Amino acid sequence: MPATLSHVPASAAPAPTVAEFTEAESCFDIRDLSLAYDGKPALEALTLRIPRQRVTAFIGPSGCGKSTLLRALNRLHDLNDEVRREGSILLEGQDIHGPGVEVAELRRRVGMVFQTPNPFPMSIYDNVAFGVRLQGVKRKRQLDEIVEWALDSAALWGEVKDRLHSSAWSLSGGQQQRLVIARTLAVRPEVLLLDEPASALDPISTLKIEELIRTLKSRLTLILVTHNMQQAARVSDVTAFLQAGELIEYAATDTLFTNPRLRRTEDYITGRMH
Ligand SMILES: Nc1ncnc2c1ncn2[C@@H]1O[C@H](COP(=O)(O)OP(=O)(O)OP(=O)(O)O)[C@@H](O)[C@H]1O
Repeated sequence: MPATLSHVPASAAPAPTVAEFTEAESCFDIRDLSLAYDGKPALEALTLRIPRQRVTAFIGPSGCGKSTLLRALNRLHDLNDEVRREGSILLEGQDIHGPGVEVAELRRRVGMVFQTPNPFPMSIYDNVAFGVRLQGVKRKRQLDEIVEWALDSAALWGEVKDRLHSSAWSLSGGQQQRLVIARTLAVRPEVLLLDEPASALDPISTLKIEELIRTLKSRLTLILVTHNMQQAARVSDVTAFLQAGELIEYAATDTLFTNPRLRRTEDYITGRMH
């Protein structure tokens, strides 16, 4: 990351979103999305397309709306009566708030991993099998195959294959987070939303999660909220910089970190603004 980027203008013309993807390349198409909590705006008319089978990072100062945007993508705000939304979110061309959409199915397609690992109070095996059983899979051999596949996909199989029936809580924090990822993968999502998935983990576990994110993009779309600029630069292909609920700059990660268009972006990524 360069120390100074003095060529960056203090302000620039509007239309900051320069990462442009066609509908065919996009998984999510977010159109004019505004969201307010109890009348207080948290997102202001965001329009962006999120590319399929890439890692997109949402970065920005605390309170800028990163998690709010992430949660909107699988309708986690539905239970909050104080949330008001305008605009639309299309997933593979279909409005996620459309009449025919079942929220449970949307959340299967768009899985979510939170900051603190949250394995269920049951065995490693049962954690991974949980959602698959809910889908009606009962045959032991089929469940065994899915559990192995999901744990392997989450780079955890080798560490737990001899203790599948131990409590999930006997795992380290980093292992628990990979277990939660395995549990999410088991139901074959198309998108994985990751809300600061490594911020509670030690550096080695963090690197494992980052490596996993890079591996998984060959088969699904990943969207990552992170406060860690190095992490965003290491793992993401595209980065959206938000400030006070607005999308300020959206570009290929290499471009955004080495040649941002706006001084505000530069100030944030170089640590001059928190
Ligand atoms: N459940 C809620 N009820 C009311 N206001 C909320 C709620 N969740 C978030 N907010 C407000 O919405 C704004 C955006 O919050 P959000 O958590 O999305 O930001 P963020 O960028 O993810 O922050 P951080 O990096 O600190 O996690 C903030 O002003 C926050 O106080």
